[in-house]
Amino acid sequence: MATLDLFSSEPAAPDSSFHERLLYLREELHRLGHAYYVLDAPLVPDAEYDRLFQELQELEAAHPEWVTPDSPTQRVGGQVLDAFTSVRHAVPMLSIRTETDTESTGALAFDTRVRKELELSESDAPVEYVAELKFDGLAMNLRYEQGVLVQAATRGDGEYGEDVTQNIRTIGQIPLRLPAGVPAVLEVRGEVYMRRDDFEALNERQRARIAAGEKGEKTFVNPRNAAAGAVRQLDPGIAAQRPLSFFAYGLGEVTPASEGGPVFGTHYAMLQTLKSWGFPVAAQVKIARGAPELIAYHQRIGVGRDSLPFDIDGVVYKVNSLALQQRLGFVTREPRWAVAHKYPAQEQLTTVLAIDVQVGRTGKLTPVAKLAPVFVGGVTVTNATLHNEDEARRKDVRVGDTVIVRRAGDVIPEVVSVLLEKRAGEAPPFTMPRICPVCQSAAVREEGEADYRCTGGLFCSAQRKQAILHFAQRRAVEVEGLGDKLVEQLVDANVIRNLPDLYRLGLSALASLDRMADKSAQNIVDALEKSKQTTLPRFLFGLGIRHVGEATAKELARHFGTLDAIMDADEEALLAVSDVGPIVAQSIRTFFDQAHNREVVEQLRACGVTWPEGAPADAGPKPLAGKTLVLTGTLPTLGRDAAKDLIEAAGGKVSGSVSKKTHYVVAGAEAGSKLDKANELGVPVLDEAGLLELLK
Ligand SMILES: NC(=O)c1ccc[n+]([C@@H]2O[C@H](COP(=O)([O-])OP(=O)(O)OC[C@H]3O[C@@H](n4cnc5c(N)ncnc54)[C@H](O)[C@@H]3O)[C@@H](O)[C@H]2O)c1
Ligand SMILES: [Zn+2]
Repeated sequence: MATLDLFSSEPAAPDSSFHERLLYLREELHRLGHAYYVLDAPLVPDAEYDRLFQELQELEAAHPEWVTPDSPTQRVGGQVLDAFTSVRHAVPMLSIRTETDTESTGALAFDTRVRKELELSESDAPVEYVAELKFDGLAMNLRYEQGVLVQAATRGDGEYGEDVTQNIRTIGQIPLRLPAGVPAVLEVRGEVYMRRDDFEALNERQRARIAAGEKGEKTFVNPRNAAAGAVRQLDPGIAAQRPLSFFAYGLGEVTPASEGGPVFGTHYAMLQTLKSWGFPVAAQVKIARGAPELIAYHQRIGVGRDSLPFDIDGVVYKVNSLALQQRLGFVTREPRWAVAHKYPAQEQLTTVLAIDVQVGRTGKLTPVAKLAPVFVGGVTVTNATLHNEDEARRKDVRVGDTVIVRRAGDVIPEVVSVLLEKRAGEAPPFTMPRICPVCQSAAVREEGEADYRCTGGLFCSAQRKQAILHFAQRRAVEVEGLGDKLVEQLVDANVIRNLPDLYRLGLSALASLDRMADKSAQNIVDALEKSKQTTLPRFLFGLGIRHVGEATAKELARHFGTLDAIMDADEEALLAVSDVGPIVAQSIRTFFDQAHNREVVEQLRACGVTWPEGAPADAGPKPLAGKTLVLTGTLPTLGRDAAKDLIEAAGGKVSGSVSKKTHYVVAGAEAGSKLDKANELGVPVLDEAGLLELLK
């Protein structure tokens, strides 16, 4: 096969080469589709794939005589892996037509097509649609017979999917048994996906495994890919460790009304019913009338996209009336009554201009790729993290490389992978410097750690800057207006050498800085004054003790009541705090064992930083310390809240879903799927008496 350059726009081809281009595109889309759908290992970002796909669609539209049934434009991507049993879908699982433009025309074009198909005139009322999120995961068909989950299958090629029931059973959000009264046969369709926080945590664990030398481990390029890999995992034990979630959005085969099945008038009513049967349905589902309301929905969801806990790549519009859906019907691979309206891609290609090493608050050295500016996830990105030496080496990112950059949500942009076939230069592999690039102190990587750290401590101006910014941030003591530019100036000019110096800043010192107006200087002085009245959790978090995040700081404050009690607690006493394990306890101890840290605390207090101190939380026995319990069903005497309070007072945690990490499930009358799950995973099940016994 000719090695054509995919990513440069070539000059317009002469007529005769259109067909050649078309053949090439088909071949290439086939290759990329195989990597994506079959191997769960995409070779290029979706945006690149979509671009080629669209080019092929356009060529085929201009030359309908060239369209063949095996063209990627005519088929649903995907194929059944030999390792799985193949399942024939009773109702085919289709794709959805995509509108990629970010303007309003996507919704308008769809509405116009629908109205035309339905032969509506301008005087007719607007068409009623349902607008939904387009989750970036993989489609799943869940088959229930007599209310029991009997099979879960992937979309595959739309006609045949893969039987992945074992793996799907490990997803807590998918009911294994439905309430009485559901149709005898019920296929629910929806998306299996991985939340962003679950994805980050999974990759964090994978990185630690790789750093610890475990063979065959890898990180995942994005949540969709991680979810697909988990679902199509041959070992259900491993699948169970990959936290997946689910949203329902449709139906497959259902007992027909003539045999006692349900009658739904609208898609919306159907979704509400699925919800009442225990399926997760996204809260963002909305009825929208006509194109203007679709456009408004697209814009509104687009604005909030980053703050969703999971990835979406667009929204989906569906005609609400099921009778109208029937009338509209299907074209080859997609229904006419639905369309996907996409958002700017969260992965793009760009080139690496340089690799810098940045120094963080705790001295951590992070390699950062400097990129040719690229518009990704709705912003222009010029830096992307490479995490650490092992990651940078494993991905083998080099200056001059073409790379896939990902930016999703508030997560810092990262380099996902290198397109090796595009490497031209002779740049050497990246190596981590053995000295801190800022203060020239030795940088060391401790046994079992993934990161190099600068040993310069507060002599290192990079660490000083980060420590001050951390202390001053909104979630810590909050010094409004003290941003990174100003801190940089103050530290570089040696006006501030430690945290207490902040509170010794005079108006004149501030006003003498470059580009600082008197008014702004006064604002900073006021903000510093205001920040002195704080709370113990904020202060504790602001100190920047390794492993002490906001939640841990809150727990410590609640447990001990005063800072002095925390500073004097030994490791054993610290371990009694829920959320505090040996590593955290040791880190807190080490921090307060250093005289200079205590000195900083004393000086901050002397400067007037204060907070209300409380009494320590009840220090009674904690029989459930470190244990996670799940409550289900109705207990004979204890209410749900009362049971929860008792468990928490005994040091235990109450969780909403059963997993391998659950220590006990407390089950009362009418316990549902959580009880099944406990039995399946072998989690001990208690009744109320058993719980009370544990609490003694
Ligand atoms: N990177 C690559 O190399 C590569 C290769 C092949 C395909 N792809 C990507 O795969 C996608 C195209 O594949 P496709 O045909 O599966 O289409 P699609 O994934 O864009 O759309 C159809 C799918 O949307 C999902 N979906 C999410 N929310 C939904 C909702 N609310 N209602 C209904 N369905 C919903 C379903 O899983 C359904 O199967 C594109 O995004 C393309 O970029 C990428
Ligand atoms: Zn340093």
